[in-house]
Amino acid sequence: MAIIEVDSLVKRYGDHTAVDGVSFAVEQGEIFGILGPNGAGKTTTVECVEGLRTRDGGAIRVCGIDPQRDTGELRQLLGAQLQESELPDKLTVGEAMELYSSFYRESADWRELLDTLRLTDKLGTQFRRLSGGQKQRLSIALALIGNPKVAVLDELTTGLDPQARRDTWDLIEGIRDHGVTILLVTHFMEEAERLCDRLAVIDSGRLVAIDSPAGLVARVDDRQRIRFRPSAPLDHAVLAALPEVTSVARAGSQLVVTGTGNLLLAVVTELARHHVTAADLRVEQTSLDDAFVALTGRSLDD
Ligand SMILES: Nc1ncnc2c1ncn2[C@@H]1O[C@H](COP(=O)(O)OP(=O)(O)OP(=O)(O)O)[C@@H](O)[C@H]1O
Repeated sequence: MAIIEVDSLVKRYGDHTAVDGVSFAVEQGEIFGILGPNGAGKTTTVECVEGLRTRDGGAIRVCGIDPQRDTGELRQLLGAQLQESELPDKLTVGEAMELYSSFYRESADWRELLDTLRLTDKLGTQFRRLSGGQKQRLSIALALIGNPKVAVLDELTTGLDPQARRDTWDLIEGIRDHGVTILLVTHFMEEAERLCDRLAVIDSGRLVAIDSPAGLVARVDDRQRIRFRPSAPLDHAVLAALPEVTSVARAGSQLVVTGTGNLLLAVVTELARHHVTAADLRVEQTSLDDAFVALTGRSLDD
């Protein structure tokens, strides 16, 4: 059963159409990611789902509720991660939890939540004295305090170090295991690949594809990449002329050959014909990064 339904969503800021006809449905218990480069319209999309922005077209339902019409009811069902600036500096962790739990009919046991998020020893600490990772974990705790059916997490791990990022991913998986559906905005490939059951790839306000991370990769799977250091100088054109090869590029002392079919055999055979051997040869799998480039025509970092 779809718990979030977004149908042909349109949102404009003046002349600029930030979200242009985006549709997707999130099933109960899924971790559903929205992946795209800066300015793609990810935050605008989830803010419409959260009822924080008024859409200009299309329809949205969260547990059957129109976020624009029934904001009060939505608040009880949907937990949103706070922006850092939304908490007063001097509020302690315990005070924040107490205050936010009072907003909900059926709040979670916030002491247990702090325990899960490893914040119990910070109970009396003021918000301004928390580290980046602790602030992030507190914002997740506050998103979950109302026992939501759906949690919306925007740029969950931005600013965290790699270990804190991995810990947060474990935590999110644990939350999903408790039956919470998660809508996650990210521009980290690794996060999307590790955490999300399905992804909506958005670029310039438009939906490019929806699939599992593996499904997105499979769409471009026939592309392979081989890297090696040739033992002697070699004219690129020799390899580029092979029917299996789509491109040849130099990366330092290495050649990077992409192509399809039995690329490895074709390249190695051709090298042998020219009495060249391939040192440090590596065959690289297509990654979600590659799939993203193939689908959008650009890299997430552009
Ligand atoms: N309040 C606003 N007023 C005018 N334009 C806005 C506003 N909010 C966002 N935009 C523009 O709408 C587009 C989409 O922004 P949005 O924040 O939804 O993208 P995003 O994919 O979340 O990007 P990021 O990863 O950088 O947060 C951008 O071009 C942005 O500049």
